[in-house]
Amino acid sequence: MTTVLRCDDLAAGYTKGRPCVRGLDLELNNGQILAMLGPNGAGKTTVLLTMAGLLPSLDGAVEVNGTRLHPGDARGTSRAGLVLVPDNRALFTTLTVAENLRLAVSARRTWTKERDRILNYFPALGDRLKVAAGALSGGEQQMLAIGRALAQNPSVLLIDEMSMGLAPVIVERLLPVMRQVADDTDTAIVLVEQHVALALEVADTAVVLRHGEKVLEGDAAELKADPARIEQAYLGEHADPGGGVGAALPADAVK
Ligand SMILES: Nc1ncnc2c1ncn2[C@@H]1O[C@H](COP(=O)(O)OP(=O)(O)OP(=O)(O)O)[C@@H](O)[C@H]1O
Repeated sequence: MTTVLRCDDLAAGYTKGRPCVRGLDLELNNGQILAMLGPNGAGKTTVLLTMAGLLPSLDGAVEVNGTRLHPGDARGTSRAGLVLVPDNRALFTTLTVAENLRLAVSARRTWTKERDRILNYFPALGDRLKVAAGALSGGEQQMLAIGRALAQNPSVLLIDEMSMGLAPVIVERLLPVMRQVADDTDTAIVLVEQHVALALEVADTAVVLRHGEKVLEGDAAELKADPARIEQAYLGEHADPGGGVGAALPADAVK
């Protein structure tokens, strides 16, 4: 396995001199899934936006396939093979499903092959190709957003809150597809996810961020088997796990 994504001492945020994420080191191999967890406001989205070049880093470095990315260079970042699925999905809502996918396929002659490859992961989109993206259900929109990212054949795929606004049953169906994608294509995937237990089910490794710092890192299966460690990481050292676990964790958290 090769390291495809690396963050070294990354600082990120919105104001110079006031980073809201500090000292972040991450490493991810091809074909691996990293679950990035943490309470609201921990800095997860900020990290993804920074890695994707949509927010200039304040310090440190991000590398994709050994190439150091230029801070804030979204175009160069996507050329290096890193693609972000943002939490708002950013679809062209008045264009059809097929048109949204087609825009992401660079070589026209491979279009039908690429479309079929994506429909293989998301067969539900097959009947919806001529429907406007804005008329799809939330789950279908998420499938399309991920399908569009896959059409770019990324080395690294970042998915921010795939489950936002979706019923848990849909999330339960979508997350294993991401495992399949990682296994089939060797893509490295970073999943920012509030459904902690479901994310740990499909991930290889996990990190928990709190107040902009990595407070826990480990093997996903080991962390899933030890929910108290995750709860403690969400709550912090001085919290009383007996009293307030539910407060910091999302509803379905670690069961
Ligand atoms: N556009 C912005 N300008 C200034 N500060 C921001 C902006 N967006 C987020 N922040 C701040 O950055 C910090 C990290 O927020 P971020 O959205 O990255 O956290 P998160 O872990 O993704 O949270 P959530 O799970 O709620 O999405 C928070 O303190 C937040 O208030």
